[in-house]
Amino acid sequence: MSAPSFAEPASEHADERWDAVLDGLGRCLVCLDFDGTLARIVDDPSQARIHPDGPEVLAALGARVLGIAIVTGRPARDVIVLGGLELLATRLEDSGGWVLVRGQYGAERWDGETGEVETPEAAPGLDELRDRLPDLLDDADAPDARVEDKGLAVAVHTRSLDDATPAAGRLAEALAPVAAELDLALEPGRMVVEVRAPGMDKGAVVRELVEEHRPSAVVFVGDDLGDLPGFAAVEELREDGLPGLLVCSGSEEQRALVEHADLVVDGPDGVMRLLRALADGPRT
Ligand SMILES: O=P(O)(O)OC[C@H]1O[C@H](O[C@H]2O[C@H](CO)[C@@H](O)[C@H](O)[C@H]2O)[C@H](O)[C@@H](O)[C@@H]1O
Repeated sequence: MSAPSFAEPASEHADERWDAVLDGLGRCLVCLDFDGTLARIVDDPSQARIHPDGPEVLAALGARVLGIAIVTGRPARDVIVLGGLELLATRLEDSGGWVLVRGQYGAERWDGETGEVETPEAAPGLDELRDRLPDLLDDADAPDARVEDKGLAVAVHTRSLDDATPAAGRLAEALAPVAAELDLALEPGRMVVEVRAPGMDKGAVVRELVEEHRPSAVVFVGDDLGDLPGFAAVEELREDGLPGLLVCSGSEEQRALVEHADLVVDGPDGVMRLLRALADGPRT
């Protein structure tokens, strides 16, 4: 078989990696980013929703694979609501499938079985960052940037500003030294700069999940810089012999994942087609 024709191959190994995933589909771990991957990008983060096809596609896929992990920069609770994941978990009960969330770049955990979110303590430096934020936004000439306080992180969004891209650059410059001073990490993304606790990323999540669930293959789908550690983890696992498929949810805004991807699809619409193709794959 070969990878579906609507997905643009970005690696010479795309077809063989697609086949390897299909061969081991029943024990495949599927790791999915949320914004820009399962949900279309919108100006106001609170208005993002899972793609209209998402609930059906994830229910079909979840019944065919080992499990689905939503690995996101969002707080776990937000993604559970925006993604309709409690309902998905219930739908998967009969088929023996499961869905879990690792929120805030892996710091938070939720699984559909317990329904509980585990959240660690926030990094101590965040309170001081919050106090200094209005001045920092002024310094970056972005006083109207949208602030999303996620408890464990503060994200500053520029998408609705007239100079969204340069403003994000100015904000990154203004926030970087303060983050370093407060022992916090800077996490740049699509028209957003976040400040959060260091020490966890999507790559660590992938490695933990593989250690815990022992899949026979892993798929990672993402669209933004925060997904690069997840891609790198799959590349390392492949070197250790675990089949892996990397899919970029393509956009004009962020091309950094393309050079690491096996397949590039057309944003969340393309992701839905690809996940549907996996769910419809041959039954072995
Ligand atoms: O890891 P993800 O699931 O992709 O989350 C990353 C960040 O996504 C959100 O911001 C992005 O989506 C917004 C809604 O479409 C958009 O307005 C913004 O420009 C994007 O950067 C979210 O608001 C952040 O908290 C996530 O960390």
